[in-house]
Amino acid sequence: MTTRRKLIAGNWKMNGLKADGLALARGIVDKLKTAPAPACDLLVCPPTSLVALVAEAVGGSALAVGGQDCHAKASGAHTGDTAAVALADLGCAYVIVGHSERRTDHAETDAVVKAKAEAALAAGMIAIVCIGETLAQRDAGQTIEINRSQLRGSLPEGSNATNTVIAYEPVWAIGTGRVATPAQAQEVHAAIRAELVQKLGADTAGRMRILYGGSMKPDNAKELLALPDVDGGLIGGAALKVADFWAIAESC
Ligand SMILES: O=C(CO)COP(=O)(O)O
Repeated sequence: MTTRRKLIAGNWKMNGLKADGLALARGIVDKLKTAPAPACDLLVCPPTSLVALVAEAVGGSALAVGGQDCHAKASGAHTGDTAAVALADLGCAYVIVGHSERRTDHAETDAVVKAKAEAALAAGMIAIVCIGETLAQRDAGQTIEINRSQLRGSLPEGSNATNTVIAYEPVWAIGTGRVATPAQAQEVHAAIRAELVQKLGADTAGRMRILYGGSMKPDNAKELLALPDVDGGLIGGAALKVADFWAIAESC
């Protein structure tokens, strides 16, 4: 019997202007007020430009707000970057670090991701640490080793089941409509948990949440969320529609 409460997290990526962000946040808050509560925690991660607005709109509700990235340093000469403590100050409880789009677009290494996750923890937030293999790596039979090694390199010092969430996002499934099969997802999630046992011990590993991300939609969520080591979802495209996001939450 697992005691892990599932987390359904929307990663809005670089989408939306003020009106879109407000409508989406208010739409989810309305659902929380009017529909039976889903059996999971709910989180939205708007682009940095909308974090303050969304945090204000969800204030007092059960919908948490997170950032999509933070800098490893607490402050200083880093033009265009956002400090973890600044996100926390706006009302963020979580921050995503090491998303594959940042690893690719900004050449973020495991060491950078680890430092960012440590900054998130220092700011009192929960770090959502993303890992995942490319299609070429999967085809080469390297899936498990790549995920193990990214996890080892990216996990922050001081990590525990309360301050850290892992997100397994196979790069080939992100934004492609090509979702991992339940067997593929469970295999990697179980390997991630086994690696967490090595690093953090069985008790912490047994309580740490591991999310699946990559083309999770209302029509495939139930099957994925029922897997023994899948503790929620990190959702891109489907998180931009209230009805889809809510339907996924209801699948928990
Ligand atoms: O990258 C993702 C979430 O972080 C997944 O995106 P999609 O759900 O659009 O595939």
